[in-house]
Amino acid sequence: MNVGIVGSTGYGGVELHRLLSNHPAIDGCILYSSSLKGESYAEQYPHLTGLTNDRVREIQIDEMKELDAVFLAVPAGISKEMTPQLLDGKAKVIDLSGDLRLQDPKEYEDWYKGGAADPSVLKEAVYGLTECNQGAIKEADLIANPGCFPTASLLALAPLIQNKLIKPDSIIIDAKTGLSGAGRKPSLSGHFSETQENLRIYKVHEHQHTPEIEQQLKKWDAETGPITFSTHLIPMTRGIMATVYCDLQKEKTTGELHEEYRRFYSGSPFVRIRPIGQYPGTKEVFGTNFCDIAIKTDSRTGRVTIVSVIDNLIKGAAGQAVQNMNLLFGLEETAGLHYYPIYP
Ligand SMILES: NC(=O)C1=CN([C@@H]2O[C@H](COP(=O)(O)OP(=O)(O)OC[C@H]3O[C@@H](n4cnc5c(N)ncnc54)[C@H](OP(=O)(O)O)[C@@H]3O)[C@@H](O)[C@H]2O)C=CC1
Ligand SMILES: CC(=O)N[C@@H](CCC(=O)OP(=O)(O)O)C(=O)O
Repeated sequence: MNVGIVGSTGYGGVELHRLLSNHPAIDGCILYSSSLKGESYAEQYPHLTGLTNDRVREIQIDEMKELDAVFLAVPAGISKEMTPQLLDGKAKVIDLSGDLRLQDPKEYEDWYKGGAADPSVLKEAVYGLTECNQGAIKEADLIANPGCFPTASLLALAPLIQNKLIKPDSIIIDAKTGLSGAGRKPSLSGHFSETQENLRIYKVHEHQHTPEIEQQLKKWDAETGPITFSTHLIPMTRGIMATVYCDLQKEKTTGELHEEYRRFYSGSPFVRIRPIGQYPGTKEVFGTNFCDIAIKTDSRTGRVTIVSVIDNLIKGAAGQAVQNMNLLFGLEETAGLHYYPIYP
């Protein structure tokens, strides 16, 4: 297969390049960039010195249309313009941005503060939460790859909400992220002096991933009420931890819910349900496509706490995009993603 990466010099793009270069089904991976042309990729990212395809190309829609797949690793606002042109051709499109995830254009306009994609494009976009939408992903031409926080949060909630085990208006998600979630472009809020030895909450009640999480939860249980969703910046490079709290419909033991999670994810090679009493840290999924989950009920409050960790750049972006590509092309779901974390 021959594939292309648009936005190849960003953090999502560089992880896609690294993963696709080690993928058994990929013959060629073309690196497109809006800011560089003809330059050496290794000058941008010396850690990838030696990878065969080293030259960055100018974006060429007509050429991209003839590839098998194109990954759009660009900021929100760009792919909604590029996708309709690409869909004319042969290539399947996997969009890593938030442009095509919200089915209701009004929701996009409210939360992303820009015009939504054309409704016909939105209609074609399949939400790529791989573990929970395999049938539709296999048939798709266009994938809206989920956001990083929605991936960690929805995988934590799916077994409970799909089995109606929790009160659907009681969900609180308290999430923490490393700085690479904000991309490569420098900003004041990502400055070393502002972030080191510091902990901040941001986008309080305004995070653009709120409607994305609610949209999926409502598909699973139409009764789902608005969620409370908080995001915090942690002075580390990679990783997301989503700690989720909700009220149980009926009393359940940790053992019962743990068994439910194990059953639910028994066919999912990248979701690891931790043994009872063991709670995952972000370092235990670093550089991998795993989502590690732990669960515990609290008989005092009638609530349950779920902890879910991912690497935002892998399972939260490039890794899940490759996992979706594998399904689109009938490949082994795990192809090119056989990584365990570096530890410590
Ligand atoms: N970082 C993360 O953890 C996650 C990111 N995402 C999403 O994935 C996408 C990429 O994120 P990330 O790689 O972190 O972001 P970066 O800011 O690191 O990279 C984005 C890249 O997009 C390209 N780009 C910027 N402006 C334009 C433009 N006007 N036209 C065409 N290309 C442009 C640039 O690459 P070039 O100069 O080569 O064109 C830039 O490096 C975003 O939509 C992001 O929200 C999703 C999940 C997690
Ligand atoms: C640390 C940080 O700023 N993280 C970003 C991650 C979101 C993201 O990647 O945006 P998409 O919706 O386009 O996927 C944020 O919280 O907005």
